[in-house]
Amino acid sequence: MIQVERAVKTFGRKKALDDISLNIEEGRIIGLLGTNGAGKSTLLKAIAGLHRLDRGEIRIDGKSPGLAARGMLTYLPDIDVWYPWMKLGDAMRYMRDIHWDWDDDKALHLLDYFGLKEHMGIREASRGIRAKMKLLLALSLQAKYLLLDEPLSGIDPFARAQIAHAIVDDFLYEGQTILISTHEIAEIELLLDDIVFIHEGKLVLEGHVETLKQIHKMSLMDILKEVNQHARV
Ligand SMILES: Nc1ncnc2c1ncn2[C@@H]1O[C@H](COP(=O)(O)OP(=O)(O)OP(=O)(O)O)[C@@H](O)[C@H]1O
Repeated sequence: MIQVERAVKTFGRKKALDDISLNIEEGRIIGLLGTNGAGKSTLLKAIAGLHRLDRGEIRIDGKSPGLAARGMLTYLPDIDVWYPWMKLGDAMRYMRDIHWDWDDDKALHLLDYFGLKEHMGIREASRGIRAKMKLLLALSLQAKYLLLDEPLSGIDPFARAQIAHAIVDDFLYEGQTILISTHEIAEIELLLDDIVFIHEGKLVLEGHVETLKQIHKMSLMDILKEVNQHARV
């Protein structure tokens, strides 16, 4: 389980995380939602051990983020930091060399599924193709917790839903947990077990998607629009 307790992270005078507490249960697919600048990436980075909190605590199966939790987590950043000078095949071999949990069969399956080729250069690839390359590299690891920061961004709308479904239906390991930040709510809504909605660093809504829809008697998108409007007042 990932436990976030009273997390505060500031950049200058900006509170990117403002006293956020939440628990992420194992085997769930959780949508991390919110408007631009809400704090989604900051939260993912803090869980991945790339940001140190000013206050509060994060525990991943009882361990602190960073070295202690390495191996349990895969973090896919929203920007390209994936070895741009390499060919995709080189990056795959490099990942296999440095990660004990690299899964060759899965990597080849994803290569085929995404229509990618090992000889493709990462730097030369279009944004959407690079997004698929990043996903291939991240999903080929068997880490228990997958933190995906806007993985569908840049991928054309025709492929987005298909890829989102593939991530969950075909490429997830039993019991794997995904925390996925996205603005493409419509495309991934059906995949999500739970949502966490943050606004200006504060947690404003969390819960099980189906339960929220039953309680509010409206679509997830309409619930989020309403919550967002209230949060802005
Ligand atoms: N390294 C940084 N230095 C200064 N400010 C930062 C830094 N990282 C994030 N911020 C600020 O913290 C706030 C939250 O940013 P964050 O990137 O977490 O939002 P987000 O929800 O991921 O946004 P988006 O949907 O636009 O990607 C923003 O106001 C942002 O400008």
